[in-house]
Amino acid sequence: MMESGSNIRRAGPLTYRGRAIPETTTDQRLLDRRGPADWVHTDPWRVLRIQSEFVEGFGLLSEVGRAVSVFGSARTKPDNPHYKLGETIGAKLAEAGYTVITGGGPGMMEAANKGAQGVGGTSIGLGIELPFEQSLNDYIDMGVTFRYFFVRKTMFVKYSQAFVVLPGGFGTLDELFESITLVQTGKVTRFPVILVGSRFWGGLRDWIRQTLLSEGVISPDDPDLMYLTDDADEVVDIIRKAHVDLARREFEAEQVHETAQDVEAAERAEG
Ligand SMILES: CC(C)=CCNc1ncnc2c1ncn2[C@@H]1O[C@H](COP(=O)(O)O)[C@@H](O)[C@H]1O
Repeated sequence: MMESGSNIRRAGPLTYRGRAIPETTTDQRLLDRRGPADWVHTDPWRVLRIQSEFVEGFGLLSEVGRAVSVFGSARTKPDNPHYKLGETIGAKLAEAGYTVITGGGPGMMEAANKGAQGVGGTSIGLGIELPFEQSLNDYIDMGVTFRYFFVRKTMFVKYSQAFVVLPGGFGTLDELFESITLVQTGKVTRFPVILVGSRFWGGLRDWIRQTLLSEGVISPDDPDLMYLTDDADEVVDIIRKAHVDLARREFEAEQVHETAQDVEAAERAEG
């Protein structure tokens, strides 16, 4: 079980206790910095530390197989029906052979990790150093705690093939819109983004259609970049289907490529 309590702070691999706990977090020190930017020149080690976070993350995750990232509120309590739904989705994803990756915190993250671990699946937590005490939840088989949000976000995108977004607040919205932007701009081509909870997300979806679309700030196809469901089985079905479609497209693209190569070779042989 992970250590916890208000008297401890973990910062990446470092642990601070009692009076040694710094007043600010590493992300705050980077993002809140005002005044001269001389640290850029005097603290080049900070760049190395960022690099080392990538190395740690790649090291932990590179051998993970098919995976799905599950996002959602850190504040949801176990007696909330959303928590149970998160647990069920974690379990069904694991049963379908997907590793479940979450932000490693409490609430909906814990629910998905718990569900996955409960059926013998692989449960991963990518934690983040926060100003208040924070430790990975108890249902994680493998975890890493990041100092920098942006490094951590890269890991979610690089090592999962679908995003499931359960009800949540600003952090969840940030993750949702980052993933949608990556899909919209073609930076990632391989994964579906699935919102779970039509009562919770319905208003957002309507606003996207009624305001964003009618104002012309998104394309007509963009609202369809997100799926919306209340059903755990449907979540798994959408992901499976998307991956089958993708595999088919990749296979067809390879066939076209091979055919083109054969034609070129035949033309060369004919002189
Ligand atoms: C008790 C409490 C608030 C702890 C916060 N502890 C957290 N631990 C790990 N990831 C987090 C945490 N808070 C926010 N996140 C990230 O932001 C999302 C949740 O933010 P929110 O609660 O919806 O806005 C999660 O998917 C997660 O990736």
